Amino acid sequence: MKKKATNSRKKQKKEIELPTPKLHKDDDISASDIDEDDMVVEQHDDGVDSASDVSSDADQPFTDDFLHGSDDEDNVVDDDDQEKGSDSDSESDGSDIEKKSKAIDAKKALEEQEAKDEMLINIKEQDDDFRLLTPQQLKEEAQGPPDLPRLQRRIKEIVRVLSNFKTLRQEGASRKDYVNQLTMDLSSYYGYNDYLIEVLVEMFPAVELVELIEAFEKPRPMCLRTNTLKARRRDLAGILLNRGVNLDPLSKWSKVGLVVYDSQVPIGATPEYMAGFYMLQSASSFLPVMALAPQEKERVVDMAAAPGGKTTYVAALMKNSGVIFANEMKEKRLKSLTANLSRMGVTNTVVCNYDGRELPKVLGQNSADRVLLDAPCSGTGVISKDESVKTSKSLEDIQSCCHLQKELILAAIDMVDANSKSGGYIVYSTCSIMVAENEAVIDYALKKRDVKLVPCGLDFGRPGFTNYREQRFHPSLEKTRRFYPHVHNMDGFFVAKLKKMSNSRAAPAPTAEQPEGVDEVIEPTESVIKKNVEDKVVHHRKHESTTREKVQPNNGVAENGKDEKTFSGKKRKERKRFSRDEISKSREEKRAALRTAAKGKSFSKEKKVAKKAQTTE
Ligand SMILES: C[S@@+](CC[C@H](N)C(=O)[O-])C[C@H]1O[C@@H](n2cnc3c(N)ncnc32)[C@H](O)[C@@H]1O
Repeated sequence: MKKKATNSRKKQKKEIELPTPKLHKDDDISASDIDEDDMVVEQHDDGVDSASDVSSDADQPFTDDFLHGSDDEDNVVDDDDQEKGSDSDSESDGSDIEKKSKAIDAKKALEEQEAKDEMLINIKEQDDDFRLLTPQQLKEEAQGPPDLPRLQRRIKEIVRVLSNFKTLRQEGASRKDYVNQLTMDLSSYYGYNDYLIEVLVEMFPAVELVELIEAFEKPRPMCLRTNTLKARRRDLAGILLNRGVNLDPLSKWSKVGLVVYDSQVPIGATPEYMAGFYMLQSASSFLPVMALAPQEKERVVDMAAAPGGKTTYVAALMKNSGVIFANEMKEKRLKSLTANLSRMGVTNTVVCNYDGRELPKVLGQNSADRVLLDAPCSGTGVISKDESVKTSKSLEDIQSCCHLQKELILAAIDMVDANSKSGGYIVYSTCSIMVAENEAVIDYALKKRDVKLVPCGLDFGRPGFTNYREQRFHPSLEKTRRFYPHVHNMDGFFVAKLKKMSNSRAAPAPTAEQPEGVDEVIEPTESVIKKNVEDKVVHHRKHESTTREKVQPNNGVAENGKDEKTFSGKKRKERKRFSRDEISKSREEKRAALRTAAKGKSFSKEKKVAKKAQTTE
């Protein structure tokens, strides 16, 4: 019988009789066992048996609170359902969970509204006669150290004016004057380089931009994903609650996620962590795997896998059946990948160490049911985790990222079998918010291969851009999803799901000219050094890769894998583009030259004939 979902967490602690995992006496695990970067733990296989005890303990009497309910992976939306735009995930939520979520949402909305109202009152109370600085004042200001409270006030004032420009504008000042001042102030106050702040200013309206930048200043909630190969969420939640971890279900869209508010124990060093009951994982990184919706017994490729957050989720959804090829180009990162696979009890995965662009040659074209490309990117969506992105990214960085991403996505498509009975899908994701790394890459793939965009099966997230400044993307780009910290309280993220329509490598119908800014790339098979790579697949073991070194001159690869400038350092000769006029002029010249040549020929022919005639005579 179901109880009401109003039990407090404290009450749950009392009521829940929780199984504790059996731990080996050597399982005196300390935080020092953990590789902090990837939350990797050296393998503690002892935990595996005890874990299966917990997961098989189906009859344990738990209270019927928000943690109750099936942890079955029915959150995975069937591809057919996705095509119809249905949402089996949210439909299958219990009504008690839904009520609670709604109440939380309503409370949150109320608090947000109150905060907004308060901000508006504060702004209104400020001087209504805000005036932009004169060039002289700006010069003087630039000579002193930055006056942060003043900058903050001015940012608020400019945002206020821009939100009601007609009424509040200063006479003679244009919108551009305000935007320019705002750009400068945001850059000084929050410490962004000119390039990045200008891109952000172009992407978002002023009010939203400030919300986004403010959200980047705060950490996102810590989340964990229950490893359903070993545990059930409600069991895990109970154990952790008893250890003094204050947590809640992540959200209605996930049946395996938990959000951690605070903890009396290091959450990456609990016995349950060591035993592989869960993965510490940002909420956003659940999404591409949910979109991929891998099915049991399939053949799946994870092209850029380390440290394995998504691979281990894929394996759990596949219930360790079928096969996953988990590829990682950076040899150093293989350690974290294999350690996580072992800790989480993943047994259906082959680890490989290639440049992802080589994979179609290694694993075979049209050989996979699904491919996940969680692409190396600029990391502009995860500024709250890595502040250095604010100052380290340049136009060149973004260009090199998107160049590599375009090569990788074609390789991803080439590996998928369009005739797969259960699949035929490619999911592309990045933790970047740049259009060049997201919509432009997908638009490029749509032009180069016979693929179409399908819904991601996620019932939230903003639609991707179909128009961005002068760029026009395929209208179906609205099926892609963007996630933002200020809107969704998760890292900035992008997810797209493609269905391969045929195994032909040709593009479908010829489309309009490549939009500006979308550069041509040589396709993977041509751009990647051809080499005998057959013997390079490894199963959970370290190994040498010579090919990669030759392919990757690599200018400053970041350890975190977010800013990999990995495509060949050799600059390809850029093809000069000619205007229509130039082309027709050159054609005209060619024709004229041919005519002259033809005339000359016939003239000399005539001469020859005449000469011959003379001789004959
Ligand atoms: C965003 S991270 C992947 C995170 C991973 N999917 C997870 O969920 O744990 C991108 C990864 O791509 C790897 N990488 C960079 N260039 C690559 C390439 N050309 N081929 C394959 N992997 C590459 C990086 O080393 C990095 O580990």
